[in-house]
Amino acid sequence: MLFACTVGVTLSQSVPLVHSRCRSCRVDVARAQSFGSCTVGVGVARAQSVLLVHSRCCSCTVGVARSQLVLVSLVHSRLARAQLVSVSLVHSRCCSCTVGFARAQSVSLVHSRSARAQSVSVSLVHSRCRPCTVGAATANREAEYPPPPSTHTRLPRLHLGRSFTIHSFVPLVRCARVHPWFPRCSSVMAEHLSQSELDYPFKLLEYFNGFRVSKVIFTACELGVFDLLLNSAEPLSSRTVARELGTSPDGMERLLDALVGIDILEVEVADGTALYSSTDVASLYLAKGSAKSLHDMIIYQSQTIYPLWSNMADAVREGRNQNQKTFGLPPEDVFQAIYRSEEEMLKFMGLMNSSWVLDGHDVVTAFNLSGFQTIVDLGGCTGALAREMAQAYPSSSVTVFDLPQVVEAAQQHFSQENQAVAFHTGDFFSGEIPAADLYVLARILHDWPEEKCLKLLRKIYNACKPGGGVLLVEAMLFENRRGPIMAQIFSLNMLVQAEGRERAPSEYSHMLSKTGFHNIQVCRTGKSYDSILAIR
Ligand SMILES: C[S@@+](CC[C@H](N)C(=O)[O-])C[C@H]1O[C@@H](n2cnc3c(N)ncnc32)[C@H](O)[C@@H]1O
Repeated sequence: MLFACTVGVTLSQSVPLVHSRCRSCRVDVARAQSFGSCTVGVGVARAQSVLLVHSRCCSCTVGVARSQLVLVSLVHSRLARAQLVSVSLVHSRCCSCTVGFARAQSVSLVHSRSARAQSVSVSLVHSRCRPCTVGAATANREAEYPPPPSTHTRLPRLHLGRSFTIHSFVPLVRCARVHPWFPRCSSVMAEHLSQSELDYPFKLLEYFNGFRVSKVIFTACELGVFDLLLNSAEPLSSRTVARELGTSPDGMERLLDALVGIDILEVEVADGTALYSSTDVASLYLAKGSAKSLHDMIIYQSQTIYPLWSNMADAVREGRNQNQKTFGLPPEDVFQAIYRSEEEMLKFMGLMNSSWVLDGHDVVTAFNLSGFQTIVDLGGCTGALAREMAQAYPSSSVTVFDLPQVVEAAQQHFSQENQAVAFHTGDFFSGEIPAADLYVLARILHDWPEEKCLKLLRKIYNACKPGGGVLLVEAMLFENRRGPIMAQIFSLNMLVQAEGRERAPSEYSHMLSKTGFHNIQVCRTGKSYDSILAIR
């Protein structure tokens, strides 16, 4: 059954063709291709979208890949949209599906330029498809390797389509012998990638250019391209966009074309003029006014993280942050550097705020926290996560604890009507912390070296009543540190900007046990951030 599933091989043969055209064509050309080919099976239509996804897919989680599918599908044809949306749904329900095989193939195309890569993703989908008829591959895997971390079995809802990046590139044949949760996957993946790259280093070139792709999006955000297009009743020419935003027509045309190239915008040609419009994904995440806007995150990445990362080689060489070199501020006081001006503090707070648009609900509902009546979010910044808490647990009282200037700015710039959270000022290292049943530390421990983490956890332990707890929310590395790529990259960010690092669940468990906490449970959400709950 599994090999029947590699009917994808057939599809893959058309992929490179679609791909090579698609990279240099406009969307309407691509669309025609997809309509033309999709009678053979939806594969080609998908492939086309997939290819665009592919460039970013190699290092992302499957979840991201799925979103990208949807994104791409919106850029492409109506037909593709339906197919792709259904693919992503099927993919997430694959644990119990049978028809899912066929659809899984299209998921595989996300990663693929070759038959081998297609199989890879098919195996990815089925690697956790225990009840389905994948047969030997799954059985072998289970027989040969230890079960996944206990959290995976303890929290079955996390099985569903929430998987990690590494094994998505493991060839099917090898996958039958390799457990997707375990280390050797990445070496198998590396081997596979390097072999396929010998023909032509597509992936390497994409990686090299990754920063330019980021900068295309950053620039469009900074200039207000997405807001303009969202608010326009009709698609706009590059000349109109340039005039409205006060840029050069030539520069704007190149920028808009690049955004089309990465599927962030759509283009159609009318009377020989290219007219640009926003995709749904751009409108949802990149426009400033959207409820799910990541605009503030992008601005911070562009204006603060980007310059810091240009000193990454020194950070790696010296093993410490580059606040001195980048901003002329001492490396010892991380938050003095981050809050070096009111403007910078607000930008940082904007970044913090927008992350929880994506992950907030998942991390606060990773465990049932309704038994904790009083919750204090230590270093809770704007209160974005605290608001998610208050929404999920309406009978609990939720308080944000943070430095005085942060609380003041949070109340002034980030408060909401019917504010359901209270604020409390203080310093969690040098001062008292308020009494609570549950303490939240979201993206706090990753800022600090172990001794400071232990100091803070001890303080929490002492303030906490027996039966109370602490919830850690962090981007957690795999135990072998071979992924997820997002956590690996965040860890580099902690190196260049802070004093801490991203850690694996066992490192957090170790610190929690050392300070006296027990009953430690880990929940991987499959998105960027995960949760750990420990009880006093
Ligand atoms: C990386 S941010 C995380 C913010 C928030 N928890 C979130 O995940 O969005 C770290 C937070 O810790 C706060 N912080 C840093 N040092 C602190 C201290 N000594 N006492 C209280 N809060 C502190 C910062 O102001 C900031 O809001």
